[in-house]
Amino acid sequence: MQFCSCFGCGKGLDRKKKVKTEPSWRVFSLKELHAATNSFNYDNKLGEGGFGSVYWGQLWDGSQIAVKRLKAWNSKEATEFATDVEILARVLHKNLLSIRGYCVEGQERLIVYEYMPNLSLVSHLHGQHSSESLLDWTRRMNIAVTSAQAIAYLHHFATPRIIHGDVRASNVLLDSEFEARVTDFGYWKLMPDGAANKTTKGNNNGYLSPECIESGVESDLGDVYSFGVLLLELVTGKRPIEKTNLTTKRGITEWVLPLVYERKFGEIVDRRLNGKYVEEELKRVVLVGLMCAQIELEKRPTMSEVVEMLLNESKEKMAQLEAYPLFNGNNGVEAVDESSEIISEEKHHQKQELE
Ligand SMILES: Nc1ncnc2c1ncn2[C@@H]1O[C@H](COP(=O)(O)OP(=O)(O)OP(=O)(O)O)[C@@H](O)[C@H]1O
Repeated sequence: MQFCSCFGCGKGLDRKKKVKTEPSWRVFSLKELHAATNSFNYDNKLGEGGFGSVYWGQLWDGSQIAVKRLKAWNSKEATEFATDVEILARVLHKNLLSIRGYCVEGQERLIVYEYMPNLSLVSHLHGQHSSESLLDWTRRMNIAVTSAQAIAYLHHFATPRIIHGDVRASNVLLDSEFEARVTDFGYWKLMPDGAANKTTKGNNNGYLSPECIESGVESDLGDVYSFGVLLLELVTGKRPIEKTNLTTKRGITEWVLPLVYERKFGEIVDRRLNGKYVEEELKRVVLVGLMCAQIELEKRPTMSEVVEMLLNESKEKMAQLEAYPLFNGNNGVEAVDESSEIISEEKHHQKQELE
């Protein structure tokens, strides 16, 4: 008897017969997840977000998992939750974090993911790994392209189409090769009514588009805006919003754009790279990031166009990009986000609410 050593090559199969594919996810029991995470031990905790806490775990077969234990899920029915996770689990792309399954028992709602050994982009830019400088230029470029591809897939190719709704550095995880694995997409689907507003839209984290802050409605172009901020954060190493003094804050686009007018790209790039970067690529990422983070949503590119621009190395394309009115002094001055104004307006509203 001979076996086909090439996995998935299809030799020896009757092509007319439909190949029954196993779902890539399964239902876990609470008991199994307790065993995997040492009963959700504090030492296993990887972090905490607006939706719940995430724990590292190991299954009986030795594979590593990350278990998100959701909070405030009482109003989401078990069957509805299971259906939603199953829909999200079917969205497969090499740069999206895979869902391995879920658990619904009593009030517990848990989602089981693949474990990402290099944790999140935010931990490398501003968190526990930031001093190790593991993100060299090649890795940063790769993260820019692979995360763009993942979001473009959600917008243009997934069935159903998915708006991410929370694009930011903590939702870009990194695999063993430091490629992006975008996570937390479509969470609004899993949220009981109103909870999404509390976690993502209640505060301006610097990633939210002006129209989303105003209306609370997420859109694909809102994702594009957030992705633009993320691109700038990736190459500058700065947070989306930074304090300039005790009372004022400044959005990343406001800081970058004047330097672009003067073509001072060397002052924009993250100093931790010690000058080791490819100038043309830096320009491309910065200009694409600013195009995405424009106030006027109809001027923003789609995510497919973003991928194309990031990958296009031609001199003509770069010249076209540089000639864009936004990057030439006064023409574009009002086109990018004036986040500090938004923040002060927000503060004003908050103050009024408190009064
Ligand atoms: N699959 C995973 N592999 C490794 N680490 C993970 C994984 N999922 C999450 N984490 C870690 O857990 C932390 C918390 O994740 P979580 O998604 O709950 O919150 P967040 O993304 O920081 O915030 P929010 O959920 O409000 O957007 C992340 O920053 C990341 O470091």
